Amino acid sequence: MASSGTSTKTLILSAATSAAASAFFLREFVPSSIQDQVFSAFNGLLYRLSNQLTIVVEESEGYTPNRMYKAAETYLASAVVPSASTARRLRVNVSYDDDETGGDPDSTDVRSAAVQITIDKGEEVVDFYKGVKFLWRVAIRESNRNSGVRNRGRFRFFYDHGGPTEVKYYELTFHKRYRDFAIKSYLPHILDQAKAIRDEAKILKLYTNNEEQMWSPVKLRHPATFDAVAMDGKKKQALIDDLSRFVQRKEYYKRIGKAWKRGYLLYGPPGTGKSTLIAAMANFLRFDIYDLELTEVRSNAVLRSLLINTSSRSILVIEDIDCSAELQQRDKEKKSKPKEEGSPNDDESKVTLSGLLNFVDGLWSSCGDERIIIFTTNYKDRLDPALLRPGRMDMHIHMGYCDSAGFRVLASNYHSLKEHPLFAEIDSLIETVEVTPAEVAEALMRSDDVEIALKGLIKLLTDKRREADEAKKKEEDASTSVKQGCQEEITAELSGSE
Ligand SMILES: Nc1ncnc2c1ncn2[C@@H]1O[C@H](COP(=O)(O)OP(=O)(O)OP(=O)(O)O)[C@@H](O)[C@H]1O
Ligand SMILES: [Mg+2]
Repeated sequence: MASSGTSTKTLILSAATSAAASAFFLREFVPSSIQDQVFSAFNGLLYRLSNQLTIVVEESEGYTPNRMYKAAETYLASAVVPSASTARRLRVNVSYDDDETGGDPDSTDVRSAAVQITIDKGEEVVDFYKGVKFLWRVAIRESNRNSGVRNRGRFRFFYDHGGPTEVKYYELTFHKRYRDFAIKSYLPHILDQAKAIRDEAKILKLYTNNEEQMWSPVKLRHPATFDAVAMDGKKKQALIDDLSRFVQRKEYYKRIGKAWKRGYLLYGPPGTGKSTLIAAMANFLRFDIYDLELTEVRSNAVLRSLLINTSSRSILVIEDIDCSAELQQRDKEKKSKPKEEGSPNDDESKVTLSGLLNFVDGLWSSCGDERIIIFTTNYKDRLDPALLRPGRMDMHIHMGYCDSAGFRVLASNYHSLKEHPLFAEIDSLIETVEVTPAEVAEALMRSDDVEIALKGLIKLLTDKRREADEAKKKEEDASTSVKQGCQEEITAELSGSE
């Protein structure tokens, strides 16, 4: 009796102590072929005697992959395993789909984000969430049916070979008292974290419409971030806040029955960072970009098909809409010209900007989530007022000439420079001339030597200042000579009439 009491106590004690010890025991003393069965039986016994609860997360349920399994895999690989000290065997995987090598098997140019470290079969890792301990164990069991789903990149394969197969699963063990907390808080936390990790690691794509009137993608490698964009600080913060609010408002857009989309108009002279800002927005949101060359689109039917074939969580960009004067002209013609009897129906063949916006409203309210549309122009005043009216573009953002705050951002980007004795001279010059951030960036990039680069910029600003002064003087001279001419004419007329 006493001895059975002692053995029960031992088992309870074992259950309460880390299961890592039992895993160690199994690895050392039990043949690997039956380790899983023994571990499960052992766990079952412990479970009955202990205060622990285990949730099983299998790779797939029938033919359907289990999102929770994929999320746990991503979460553990990125957030838990790399810092876990208990696991003794780790697996490493670099996928050809995700790497930066373009599929070249010999390349070693692999981003660290593409390296996935996971725990091996039978290993365990501990994760603490809000002070609660969660133990993860990866396991494999044999299934009688050799069928299921395999994901290969974007493709999903169903297979059914007959005969037994291996089914991967995780066991998540924690104290019984945290049952609700685990289901309602910890598991959703893993789904959210996995999404954020995947978004971060995702290689963005830039799509452009080609001659075949279809989208062709390339990897978007633009490194722009909001930190690196030189623009008014308040405007930048307002834009970041607007984007952050937008992506969190799924329920709001659903409730008000509107398409979950947001429109931005970026305007300003060439070289002020409109395209750079778009790349920064894409990088911030982890959205792909669809760069639509509207003048290449043959008909409204093609436009519709292109728009349908953009994915959710993407940015549709139409650059230089002032250059699409033809498109605006078409808009005006359509409004003014009554249709002639028997004339071909132009509505279906011609693409217009307002037509595009109507499509976008109609299409995106019925399909797809989280769409952003951005128009850029060098001349806002040349745009049809209908395009600018409220509801069409939610935010108008002016990208202007470089000021001293903008210069600081660029100096930090290009030379990691926060302060320098030459800054005072640059500050006083830059506020009095029209210089674009692109021109400043180019001057700063001319030399790796900070002194030479800054002096080059001072020369550029001084030249611009002189040119502006000369132009002003010429203008003044011209108006003085006109005034003098008028004066002489008046005097001559007066003396003639005397
Ligand atoms: N505001 C800015 N912040 C940081 N870099 C900038 C900025 N503006 C311009 N640059 C630099 O100048 C280059 C050209 O800028 P960008 O193409 O973004 O200008 P743009 O406004 O789109 O010009 P365009 O009207 O001709 O299309 C960028 O690659 C970037 O290096
Ligand atoms: Mg541009």
